[in-house]
Amino acid sequence: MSPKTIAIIGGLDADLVMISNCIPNPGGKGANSAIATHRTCHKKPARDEKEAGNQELKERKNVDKYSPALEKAVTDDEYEDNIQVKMIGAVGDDRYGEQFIVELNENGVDTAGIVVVPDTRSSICFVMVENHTRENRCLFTMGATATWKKEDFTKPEDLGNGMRPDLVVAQMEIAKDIVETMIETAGKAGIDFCLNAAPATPIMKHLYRHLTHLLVNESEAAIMSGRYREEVNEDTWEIIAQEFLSRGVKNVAITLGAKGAFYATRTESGHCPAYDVEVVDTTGAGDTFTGTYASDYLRQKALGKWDIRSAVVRSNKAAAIAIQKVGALSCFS
Ligand SMILES: OC[C@H]1O[C@H](O)[C@H](O)[C@@H]1O
Repeated sequence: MSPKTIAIIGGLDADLVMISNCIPNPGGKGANSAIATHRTCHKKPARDEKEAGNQELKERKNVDKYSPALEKAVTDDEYEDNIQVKMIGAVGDDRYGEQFIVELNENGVDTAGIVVVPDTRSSICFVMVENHTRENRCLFTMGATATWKKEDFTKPEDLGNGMRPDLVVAQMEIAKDIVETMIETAGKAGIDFCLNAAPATPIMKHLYRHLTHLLVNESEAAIMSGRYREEVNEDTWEIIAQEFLSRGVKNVAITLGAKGAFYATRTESGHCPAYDVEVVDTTGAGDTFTGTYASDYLRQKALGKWDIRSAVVRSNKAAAIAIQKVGALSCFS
């Protein structure tokens, strides 16, 4: 496989998880997706590789962040894809910012595209997990991420920190017009774009045709399709997915929590049930799904094929691992 690159452009938030001891954990949809992407297309990085260019890691020599759980969950084969995962984002010049660089580097993600913004705080997210359902809600304050401008993403190379990526993965934790600019730039350059519309805000209709993949949960599907949440159910998954396809999206996946996921392309659609596991914390499940789906897409594309159902099944498996521990990134440690 010739070298491929996936650029993840998204938020890096320090999560204050309230049901735990309130120890801030690195999170953010961008960072979570980037780590999931890397973990699902690479073996554990060699120690030397992990330490290269990362001084902080040398002080943490005895820490091994990797468990085989996710790897076992997402593949039955030995695998090592030639896919580089780049994180494009902004952090403040605070300890959270430093933590992000360390955490992402430890997990094999290229952090050269993360800007440390002087005199600015990293973005903070308060994650509330309901004890009974283990569903989560996020209260997000824009810090360094708010310094991004549309002008930062007008050229194809802007989407990959100086090089044209093969796939862009983005979420919506930044201003909508910036996400729209990224989509337009990628679309005009013929770069595959995977939008995980979370948290959802409707985008301009003419941009949907530039989306190779649209990944949404049921609430996000409601917002993006102009419906009430109650209108999204088993009877309407197909109708809503078809609406997105008719706007020009090539592949749609609607994640359904305990019900699994629904997928649709112009030629096929179907439902994949969820894995039956004990749910501890749903935070980061969507990001894990997104990262796994992204790596699977690029791996399959390199082999000249695309089977959306197998990508969704694999992503469901990875998400099932993610929800069995507290914290957005804890499934990776
Ligand atoms: O999707 C989960 C993530 O959303 C918010 O961005 C939090 O930072 C959390 O890590």
